[in-house]
Amino acid sequence: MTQDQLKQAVAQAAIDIVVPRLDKQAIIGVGTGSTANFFIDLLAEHKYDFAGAVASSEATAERLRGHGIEVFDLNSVPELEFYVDGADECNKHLELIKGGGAALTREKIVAAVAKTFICIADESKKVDFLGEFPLPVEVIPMARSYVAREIVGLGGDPVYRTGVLTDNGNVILDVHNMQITDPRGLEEKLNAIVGVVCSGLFAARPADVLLLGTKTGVSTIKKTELS
Ligand SMILES: O=C(CO)[C@H](O)[C@H](O)COP(=O)(O)O
Repeated sequence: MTQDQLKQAVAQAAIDIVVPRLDKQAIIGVGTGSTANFFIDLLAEHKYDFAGAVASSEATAERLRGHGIEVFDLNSVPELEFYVDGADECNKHLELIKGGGAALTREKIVAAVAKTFICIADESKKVDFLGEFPLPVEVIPMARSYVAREIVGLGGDPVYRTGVLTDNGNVILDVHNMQITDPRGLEEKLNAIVGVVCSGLFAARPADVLLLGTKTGVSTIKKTELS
């Protein structure tokens, strides 16, 4: 199977979990990236079965609207049953690195609100230790150099993602060469740096369910089943 076929398979597996649990009032949180796009395209086939979606990026909002799915402001939504999104890396504790598409802050906000965060990923994303994929950190533009120096102090090599502004008008530093043995601790340290808006580490709020596309099928890993 190609990587796209694996992404399509996990997107379908997420549809199979989510759609039977939706009612006409339901609003669903939707992530950003190529795997999330497969999910959006499949979700569109069920658009009359639920009220609409909260998008984690302008790109996702545009794709949802293109399918005729209503996009809601998160502030007008009291609760979200599900958030479905991809990841750049995931470990066995369902902790993630996200933000390859620069949408990490809105993704983390929507994930925080959702009761169940379903992560959909092909098997190339599964790692023993997070950090081979450069960790994205969203930063207020004027704090870029200061934050970069602080990150060097934590042992990382930050690289400014030139030409990229997030949907929130901020810049991204991609942190290379960190083998992240304590994701939660590092997330806390990064959050404490003045000028950091958000890091792409999802450890304080990991996924609840990981649907991992493998050559032999989609495997389902639930956080509640982990020791
Ligand atoms: O975090 C993200 C965007 O900010 C994406 O979920 C992540 O980059 C994975 O993308 P893809 O599904 O295209 O591999």
